Amino acid sequence: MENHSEDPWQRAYDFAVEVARKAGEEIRKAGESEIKVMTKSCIVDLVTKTDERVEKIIIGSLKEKFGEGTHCFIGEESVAKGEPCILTDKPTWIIDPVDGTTNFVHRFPFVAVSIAFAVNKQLEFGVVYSCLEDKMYKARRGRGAFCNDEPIQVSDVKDIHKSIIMSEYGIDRSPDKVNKIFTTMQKILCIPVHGLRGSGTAATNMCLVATGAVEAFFEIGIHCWDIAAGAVIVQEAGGILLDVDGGPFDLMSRRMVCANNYIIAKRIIKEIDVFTARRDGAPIPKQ
Ligand SMILES: O=P(O)(O)OC[C@@]1(O)O[C@H](CO)[C@@H](O)[C@@H]1O
Ligand SMILES: [Mg+2]
Repeated sequence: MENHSEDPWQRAYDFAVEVARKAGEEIRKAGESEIKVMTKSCIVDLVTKTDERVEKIIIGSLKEKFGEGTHCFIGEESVAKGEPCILTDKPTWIIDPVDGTTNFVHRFPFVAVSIAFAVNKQLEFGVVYSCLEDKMYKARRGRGAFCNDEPIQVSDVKDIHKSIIMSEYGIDRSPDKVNKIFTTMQKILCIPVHGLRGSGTAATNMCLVATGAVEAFFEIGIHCWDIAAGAVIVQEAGGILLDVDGGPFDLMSRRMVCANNYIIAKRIIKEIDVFTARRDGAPIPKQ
């Protein structure tokens, strides 16, 4: 018999994997029909009925299983509709139903479901289902990281010249931000590194760090739902997380470097042109 007092979150972890798989099936099916595209904060911030429906399915399933009121939820589409994005000490699910909506809309083949769970603000587990590749990444704090049930491990490369680095461009197209992003990319490319990549989904990028396919991923502008699950997976695969200025990682700060080791992370951080991003949960100033 399961002893829930010693191992309180195993049931939740197993259920998160089940729910992520179901969500991924919904996304795959939806991609076979016409996709109606809507926008959120600006014309390149895309959303579809599938994002909204899949988030409802995930949160609905979790509420049914664990009871309303005991657990809290931070979901990308719920926050977009005005729900708070505040991480408290209560058991909290952090969900991106479709990480890579732009990819989904264009049928670019990297789309992930990201589900994480935190208690006392500490991430307990994370599940990323890269649903078009049918790859189920998962990790629980202290218990290792897996892809389709096989253990995964970050790369052992320490020489930046032998690395592949990932990043994304984000949705802020103001020339000064884009300039900073491209300046950083140029500096990193010219270190030189073997390559610069971006899959279009932060969750998938982090899983690629965790498998050792790339050495690092960094971005300013990501949200907690893009990276919470990936954060556990990278750490459990032996990797590390830092702020883009080299300080400690803060899930709600919208800034992150994740890497296979500190040597690679610190070398990249030297080249990052840091800019500010409003923290997740911070009040949006009135226009
Ligand atoms: O909106 P979505 O599809 O869930 O998020 C996709 C995404 O572009 O947003 C982040 C912030 O730019 C990226 O890192 C991530 O890949
Ligand atoms: Mg999303």
